[in-house]
Amino acid sequence: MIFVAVKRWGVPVTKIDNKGVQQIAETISDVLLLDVTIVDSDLIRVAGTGSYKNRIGERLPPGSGYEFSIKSRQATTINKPGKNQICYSCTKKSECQEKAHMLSPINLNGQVIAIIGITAFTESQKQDLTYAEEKYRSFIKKMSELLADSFSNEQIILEKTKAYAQVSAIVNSVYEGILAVDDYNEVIACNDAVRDLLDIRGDIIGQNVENVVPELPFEGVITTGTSKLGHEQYFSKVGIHCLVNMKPIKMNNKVVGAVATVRDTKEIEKLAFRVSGNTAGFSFNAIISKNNNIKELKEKAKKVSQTDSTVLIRGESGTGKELYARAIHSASPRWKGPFVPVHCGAIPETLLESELFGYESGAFTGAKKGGKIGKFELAEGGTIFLDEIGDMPIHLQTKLLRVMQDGTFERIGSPETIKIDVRVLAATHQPLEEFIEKNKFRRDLFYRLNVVPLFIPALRERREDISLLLNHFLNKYANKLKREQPALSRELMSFLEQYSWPGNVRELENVAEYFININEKGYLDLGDLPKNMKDKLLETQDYQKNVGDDEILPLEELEKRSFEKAVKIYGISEQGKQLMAGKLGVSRATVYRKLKKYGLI
Ligand SMILES: Nc1ncnc2c1ncn2[C@@H]1O[C@H](COP(=O)(O)OP(=O)(O)OP(=O)(O)O)[C@@H](O)[C@H]1O
Repeated sequence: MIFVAVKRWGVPVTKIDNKGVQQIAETISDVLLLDVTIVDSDLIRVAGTGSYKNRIGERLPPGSGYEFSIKSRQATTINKPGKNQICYSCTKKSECQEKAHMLSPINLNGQVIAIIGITAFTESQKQDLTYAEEKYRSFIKKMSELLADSFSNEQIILEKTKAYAQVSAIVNSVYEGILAVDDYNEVIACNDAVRDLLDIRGDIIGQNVENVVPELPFEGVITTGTSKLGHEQYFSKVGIHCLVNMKPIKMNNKVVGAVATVRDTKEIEKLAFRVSGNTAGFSFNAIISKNNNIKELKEKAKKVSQTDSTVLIRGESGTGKELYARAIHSASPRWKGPFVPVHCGAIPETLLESELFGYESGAFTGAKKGGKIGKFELAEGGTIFLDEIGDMPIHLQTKLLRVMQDGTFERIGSPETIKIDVRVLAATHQPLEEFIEKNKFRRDLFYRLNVVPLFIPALRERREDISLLLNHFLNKYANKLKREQPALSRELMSFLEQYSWPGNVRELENVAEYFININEKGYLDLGDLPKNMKDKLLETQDYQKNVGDDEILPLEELEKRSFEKAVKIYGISEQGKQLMAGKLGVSRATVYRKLKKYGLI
């Protein structure tokens, strides 16, 4: 190589490669029988013959004839160097031994990149030079041009090599598999990712793609010149499904090849899961309550969120178990990772294992070619929330216990052990302790899950939250549905506060949404209750009597009414009085006294 291109302060300059240039200098010297010096544009001697050979690497003095030639870009003959006008500002002019120089610039792309100089050291050499000046000049000019040409060719090759190296580095740094072919379907590029993904071995550059990766359907892309995007392709050698995008490579509107990007669909699934909002999305602030037990529970959950311990959240359906799980994940150091909820009870037993752990191609009849990634793998780096854990079949409990103990499992149909980093949160409304006695739940798994138990009380056990939550949800749905928030009558509010809320907060939320939907007059009363609740209201016949402060009776009056009813039911025989005493929780003597007091005997 004769030169190398380097960048100085970001500007490309041509640097002479000494070895190749020295050979040329010696050839010129052999032909002309004169000493030769070649200096680069920085005035550094990069080649030299005769006495100059030992001085390669020296910088020529500023103001010398060589500098003049570089600046003027002209061929120059200098007689009597040192004394010549050109050498006027040369710092070493007094030491000059030479009799004459003939200098010729080497121009490349309008830039002087070097100077070839031939030197006469003796008077006879000087005479020869002067005598045949034109011939010498023409010779070294030709040599300069030859050198410039060869520099130029090498520069093109070098630039191509450099560009190729840059493109290869870029292509290999990409996570996606990339494979390109020319218009003869021969492979022209193939990165490391595609090699790993499709298990391509050896050098395949120049080979017909159909012989190496027959499943890549380049044909249509090359013949039609149109892209094929989002194509799902099964690669039998490695047994995986990939998403393939193919684009034609065009030059002057002619298709000269095609490039394909290839990605494992399982990886895309993981990525999509991560970026499509599969974060928990709720913080502890979303848990609304003024109940002291709930406040303590939230504090406990906040503390446990900072660790990786397993939490078993217990409570009736709709109490907010998933909400707590999401808040724990959001407050945990794993918050950037995915939150993957799995409703064990909602997935048929036969599918639950593949849903949780995934499967390999051909693992069972009906298994998707290429297999499927399980929820545990999707939760990598994050949290899996196993809701209704009590519904998990016993054989899966064993597999789950292993994942929880050492973080390993195998996909169905695969011998390969997968290691994962996932935090497990579980929830149930079922009596797991009873399940253990009935051998429906593994005791060891229960202890493993129950490291930190959180019990969420039912809504009826914290009635002070009813009006707070109702208000919150009325407001939420009024905003969401862009409707007015209605006022609720005292009777309606009173009923709602006494209602048993079997569906807990979820039921209350649904009722609030219902109210916003049906509200027309800006005011809701008992008659506006949803049907199931209205039925409940009618069932409790005495209900109406118990509402309204005008209906609150003095205790004495209540007592009198109780005795009147009891007399109607049991009569006033001795046996009747006996039963009455048991029912009213008083002695027989008291029964006798009260009956007399109220004039009932
Ligand atoms: N304290 C609370 N504050 C605000 N919203 C709540 C509260 N508790 C529950 N919710 C809301 O109630 C609804 C039901 O909660 P969630 O789904 O977490 O209950 P769950 O106990 O997991 O139910 P299931 O056992 O049926 O799966 C959700 O919309 C949730 O946001």
